[in-house]
Amino acid sequence: MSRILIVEDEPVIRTALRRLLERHGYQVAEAGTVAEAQADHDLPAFDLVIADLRLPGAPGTDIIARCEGVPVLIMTSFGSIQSAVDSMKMGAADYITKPFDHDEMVLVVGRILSQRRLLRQAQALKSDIARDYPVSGMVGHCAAMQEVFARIRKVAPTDAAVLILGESGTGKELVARAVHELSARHDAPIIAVNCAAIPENLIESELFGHEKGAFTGAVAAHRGLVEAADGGTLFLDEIGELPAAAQARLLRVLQEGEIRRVGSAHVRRVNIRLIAATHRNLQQRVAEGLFRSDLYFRLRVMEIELPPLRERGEDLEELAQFLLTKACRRLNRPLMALAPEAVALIRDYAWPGNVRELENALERAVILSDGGQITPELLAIENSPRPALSEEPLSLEEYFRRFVLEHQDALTETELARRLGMSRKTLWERRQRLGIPRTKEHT
Ligand SMILES: Nc1ncnc2c1ncn2[C@@H]1O[C@H](COP(=O)(O)OP(=O)(O)OP(=O)(O)O)[C@@H](O)[C@H]1O
Repeated sequence: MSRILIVEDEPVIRTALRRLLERHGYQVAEAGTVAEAQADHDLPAFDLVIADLRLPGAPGTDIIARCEGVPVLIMTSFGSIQSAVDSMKMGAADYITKPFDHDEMVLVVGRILSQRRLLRQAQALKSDIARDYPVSGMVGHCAAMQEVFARIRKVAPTDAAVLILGESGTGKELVARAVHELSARHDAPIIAVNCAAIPENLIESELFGHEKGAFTGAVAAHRGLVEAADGGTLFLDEIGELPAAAQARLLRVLQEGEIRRVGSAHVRRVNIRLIAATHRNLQQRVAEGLFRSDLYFRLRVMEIELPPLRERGEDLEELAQFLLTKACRRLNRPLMALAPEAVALIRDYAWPGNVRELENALERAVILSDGGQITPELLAIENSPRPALSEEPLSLEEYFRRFVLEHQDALTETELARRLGMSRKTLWERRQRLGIPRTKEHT
């Protein structure tokens, strides 16, 4: 619902205008002067400000500079063309002469608000393009990816919170953007925030905003990213990293639709859809007391789990070809093909960094390539499968244990030793020391 502030000193006109706008579904606030508007309201939080030009104290146009881009509609007195022109020069979105016709006012307000929506959309689109996210370009035919697509389609039209799970680089942000694109909110912005990338002491004010003087260095009030996503979608990547205080504020946003800036006693209403993602086991973080269980239960209503790349079977080759074409286009190189040995290598490798790692390997190969083919050497990946990386870096022993347990049924002992870069004797000795006996006899 769009929020409009009326700044008008004549109570009769103010009330009439308020009723008119409320009848058309707008949420309306009032002030009698520019000073009052500034003291009592958070101007950038409105979608439109309608101000009378002639007010006690400062003129209505003085509010334009304080609105941080929120459009201002100026009401001028009948016949005063010069003041209308001056208002436009000062940055007003439009002007309307008093006494105004009700239909005309509703029309002008509707037009300014739809222009604002378009502008926000364009800004969101611009940042999308900058990040190069092909929202609808998701490759995936395997059963697990088909299940992912089915869930995206099912959950998108609802307003339910979504939790996306998957190893790093599996496409979690891409899924979040697809959910937003297929939702009723698609013409409002999606604001993507990586919780792990913001220092812990800044995250609350980045997300929820702060008031002037809320902490040292807070020289001006600041609107947080949650408010910026109002009407649209907030995508919190790596939500498992959110500190406890921010978790509590976020819960309030989800439960009550309310937000309180850091250092403020004032509560604002916000309407966001939350999509969260993590590569961590959130349930375990709840058990460890690091993540609030009530927030976890709200988030997990709808889960979408992305399979790691090594479990996507035939998709791997198609995805590699798709990403190769994308890299060639981006780098302005003629289209290239994958040599059969490169395809075999890609299939054999465990891709701990998933799609992003594959994308990077292909991009590097395109840059290095002189011909029209990507050979295994250009991919510069080890041609032995590896266990996936876990959250913590693996110790050598743990690496060894996982590798053996994962591959011992498929490989002979000789092959296993060769891939681990050791002799059969060393493999046997290490098995004994770590207590990983052989499951069956291999030659
Ligand atoms: N199914 C897919 N089809 C095509 N491209 C994909 C697919 N999945 C991921 N990608 C590409 O892989 C890259 C990584 O995807 P994305 O950033 O969505 O992963 P992520 O899981 O959010 O990563 P992280 O956990 O590191 O935040 C992006 O460039 C994305 O376009």
